[in-house]
Amino acid sequence: MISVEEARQRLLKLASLMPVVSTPLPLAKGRFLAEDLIARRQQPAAHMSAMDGYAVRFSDCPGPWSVIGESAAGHRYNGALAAGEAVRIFTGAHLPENSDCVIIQEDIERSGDNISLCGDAPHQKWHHVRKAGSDFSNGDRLAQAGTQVNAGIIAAAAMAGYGDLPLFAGPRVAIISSGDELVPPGLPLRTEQIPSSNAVMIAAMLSSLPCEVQDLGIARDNLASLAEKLEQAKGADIIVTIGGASVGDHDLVHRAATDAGATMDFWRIAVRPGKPLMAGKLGNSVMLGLPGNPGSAFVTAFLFLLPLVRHMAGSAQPWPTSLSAPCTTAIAAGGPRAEYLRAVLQDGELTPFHMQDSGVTKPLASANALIIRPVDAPPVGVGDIVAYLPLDI
Ligand SMILES: Nc1nc2c(c(=O)[nH]1)N[C@H]1C(S)=C(S)[C@@H](COP(=O)(O)OP(=O)(O)OC[C@H]3O[C@@H](n4cnc5c(N)ncnc54)[C@H](O)[C@@H]3O)O[C@H]1N2
Ligand code: MOO
Repeated sequence: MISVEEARQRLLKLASLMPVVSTPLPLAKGRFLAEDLIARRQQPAAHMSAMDGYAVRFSDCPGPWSVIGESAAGHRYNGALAAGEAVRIFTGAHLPENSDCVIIQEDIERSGDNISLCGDAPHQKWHHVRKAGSDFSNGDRLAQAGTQVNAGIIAAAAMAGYGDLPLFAGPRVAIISSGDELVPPGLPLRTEQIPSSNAVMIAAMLSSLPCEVQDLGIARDNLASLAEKLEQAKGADIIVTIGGASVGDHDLVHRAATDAGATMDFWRIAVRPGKPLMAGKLGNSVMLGLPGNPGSAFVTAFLFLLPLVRHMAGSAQPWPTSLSAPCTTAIAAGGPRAEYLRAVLQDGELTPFHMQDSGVTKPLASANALIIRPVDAPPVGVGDIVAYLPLDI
C-alpha cells in the first residue's frame, strides 16, 4: 500500500494537460486560464466623472460659473474649460479638458446657464473623478494562469479588452460501473440487486468542473463485458471504473484493464475508505479504478478524480485545501491508513457521523465535510481542533 501523498504524485504524473482553446467569454466560466490575464487597455481610458453634476476647475472654486456645454457617457464634450466655465456632466462621462473636479448637482443652484454653489465646496482636486488608469493600466495582470474563471474574471477580461480567453479544454471522462447486482436508478429491483448510485453521484461531483462526462452504463462481472465497456471508453481522456477493484473472485477490473493493454501504476493505498483504488494508463487515457462501496467511491472521487480533472484542465491548485475547526465528539487514535471521516460542519463545529462504514449512503446526503485523520493520528478529545476538507460539491 502506498500513501495518499504518493498516490497523488503518481496519479498526476500519468496525466497531461489538455490543449488550449480560444474560448468566447460567455462559455468561459469554470474553465482554467492558460495564460495570465493581462489588460490590453487602461480603465478608465480617460478621466471620468463618478457623479452627475458639473465639471469645473478646482482653482475656480467656489464659483460662480457659466455652463458652456454637456458631457454624457458615450458623448464627450469636445472642448476645454476656460476660467469660470463649467460643463454639465453625467456619471461615466469624460471630463472636459482642463477640468479637474466634479460638483454634484445637489450642491449647485442653476439659473439659465449660470450656476453657483449652494452646498459644500470640493476639498481637493479630482473630487468625484475616476482618474484615467485608476482601475487598471494597460499591461496590468488581472488574474494568474491556472485560475478558474469566475464571473468576476469574466467581467475583468471584458473590461480589459478581451472577447475570448485562452483556456484549457476540459477532459472527456468516461464512467463505467461494474457489478451483476447493479440496476440503473429508478428501475424495479429484486432483493439481490441494488441501484447503481455511484455513476450519477460521480457525474454530479464533476458537474461544476470543466469536463465532459460520458456514462457508459454497467459492465457485468465478467471479462468480456468489462472489455466491451473499456473498448467503448477508448478516446476518453480519463476512464473511471467503479467497483470490482478489490480481491474477490468477481473483482475483475484490474485484470480486464491489463488484458485491454493498460499499464497499471498503483493498486491499493493506505486510506480508509478507498483502499482498493487503482490507477494506470490505457492508451492515452488515464485510468482510475474506484472502489464500489458508495462511501469509498465518494471519498476517492473527491480526493483523486476531481483533482485529476482539475489538473488536466489546467488548474494551478488541483488539490482541495484543508481548513480546521473544533470537533464536538471524541475520535479514537488512527491506524496505518489515513482516514477521511464523513462529517457535518455546523455553526463552526464538526461532528463526524457515528456510522463510517463505507457501504452506507445515508450520511452522504448530509455530509458537508471530511475530517482528515492522518496515519497514526493521535486521539481527538471533545473540542479539539481537527483538519477537514469542505465538501463543496
Ligand atoms: N477480502 C477482502 N475483501 C475486501 C477488501 C479486502 O482488502 N480484502 N477490501 C474491501 C474494501 S476496503 C472495499 S472498499 C471493497 C471494494 O470492493 P470493490 O471495488 O471490488 O467493489 P465491489 O465489490 O464491486 O462492490 C462493493 C460494494 O459496493 C456496491 N457497489 C458497487 N458498484 C456500485 C455502484 N455503481 N453504485 C452503488 N453501489 C455499488 C456493491 O454492490 C457492493 O455492495 O471491497 C472490500 N472487500
Ligand atoms: O477502503 Mo474500503 O473503501 O474501506 O470500504
